[in-house]
Amino acid sequence: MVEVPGSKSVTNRALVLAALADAPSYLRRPLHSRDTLLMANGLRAMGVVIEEQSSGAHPDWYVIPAALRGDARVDVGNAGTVMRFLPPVATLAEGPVHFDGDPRSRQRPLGPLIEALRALGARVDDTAGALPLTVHGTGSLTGGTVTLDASSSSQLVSGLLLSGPRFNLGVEVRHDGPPLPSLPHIAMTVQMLRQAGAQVDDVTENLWRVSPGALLGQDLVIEPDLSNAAPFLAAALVTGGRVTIRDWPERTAQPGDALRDLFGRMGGECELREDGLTLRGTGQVHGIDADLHDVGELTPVVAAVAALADSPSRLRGIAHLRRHETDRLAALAKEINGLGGDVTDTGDGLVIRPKPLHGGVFATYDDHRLVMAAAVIGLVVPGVEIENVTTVGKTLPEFPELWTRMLGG
Ligand SMILES: O=C(O)C1=C[C@@H](OP(=O)(O)O)[C@@H](O)[C@H](O)C1
Ligand SMILES: C=C(OP(=O)(O)O)C(=O)O
Repeated sequence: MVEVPGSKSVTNRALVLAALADAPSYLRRPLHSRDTLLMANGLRAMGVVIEEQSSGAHPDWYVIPAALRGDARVDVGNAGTVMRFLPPVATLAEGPVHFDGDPRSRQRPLGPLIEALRALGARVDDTAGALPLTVHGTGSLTGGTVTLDASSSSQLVSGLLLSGPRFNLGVEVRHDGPPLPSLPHIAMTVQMLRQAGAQVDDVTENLWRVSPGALLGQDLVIEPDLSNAAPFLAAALVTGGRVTIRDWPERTAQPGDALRDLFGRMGGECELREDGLTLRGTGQVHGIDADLHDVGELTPVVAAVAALADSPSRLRGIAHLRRHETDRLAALAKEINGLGGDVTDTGDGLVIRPKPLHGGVFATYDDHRLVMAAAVIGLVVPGVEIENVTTVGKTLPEFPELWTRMLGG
């Protein structure tokens, strides 16, 4: 039985919604990791009070909203959620809010959000459409209608929607461009906004309307992070073992729920029961042809399993992963090939032809999900060394302990 801590995506949305609410909120079992502490600290820098209410590795948070203020500095680290969700919040602060982060954060897509905020009435000083930037908050934002191309990241849309209820006119966001990735994450945004009392119209494809209005203080239990469950489920699949992920939700907007189907097609047997999701490896690991456009963050671990399969795989629809924590397509191809694999980066995804692998150092490029992918390969291939394991702390600091415990160590 593995207890995976709370979802990064749910925790960081819950923090933003709680900060913008008109009464305090309790967040139960939130994720405490680099990305969520950066979010909490960014909101604290703008005046929000976030208190720890219990002990342990993932204490509850009590969030007390406040009139948001500058002059503030927000370190976004390399957290996509922080760099896309907080600039819209900063338009509601009184005074300037400066944003910057890790060198990689300056290369990640932000331009369409900056332009959108300007179109909605904000003053933003940016650096060629990217970080570092300063939002000159005035305590309120006009809001209204805006069109942007968010094909580089769904978070550009989620960021505008999350603060939308607090804009004077609300917000109407239209996506115009190639297909949006990670649609379940936008559905998660809409669902959590509604749960917080916001009125959201999402009936038309690529169009969202959030009405102006107050957000409620809430008492929220954060679901386990299903994407972070991926390496544990993969471990059972590639070793012919068995693992249960505790408290797997019956219904969820998290993309990680797709693992039941993906790993089922790759040879695992999944059973969802009240106590959690159990995956039983059958001893067989099959290749897969899968469009991961909606669930891109699952790619590294799925690719690791695919490298150990009995037939080739094609992972498609994931060109946008080039601008994630690292260029994930290039990194996966290089590192798996470095162990003797045969992976081709197709531009739109990966073709993985399984070959006998050998040991070696697996570089992780400051990408938590590459650590997880390497750990899965290392279960089957002797002598795989993972470079900089601690980078997994972006979303799961206790990964090494959970992994060792699962293996009975
Ligand atoms: O909104 C979110 O919580 C996320 C959206 C996705 O981003 P992209 O749309 O940039 O892929 C996903 O990959 C990321 O891990 C989390
Ligand atoms: C893409 C990811 O993170 P971020 O929120 O920084 O975009 C991820 O966690 O796989």
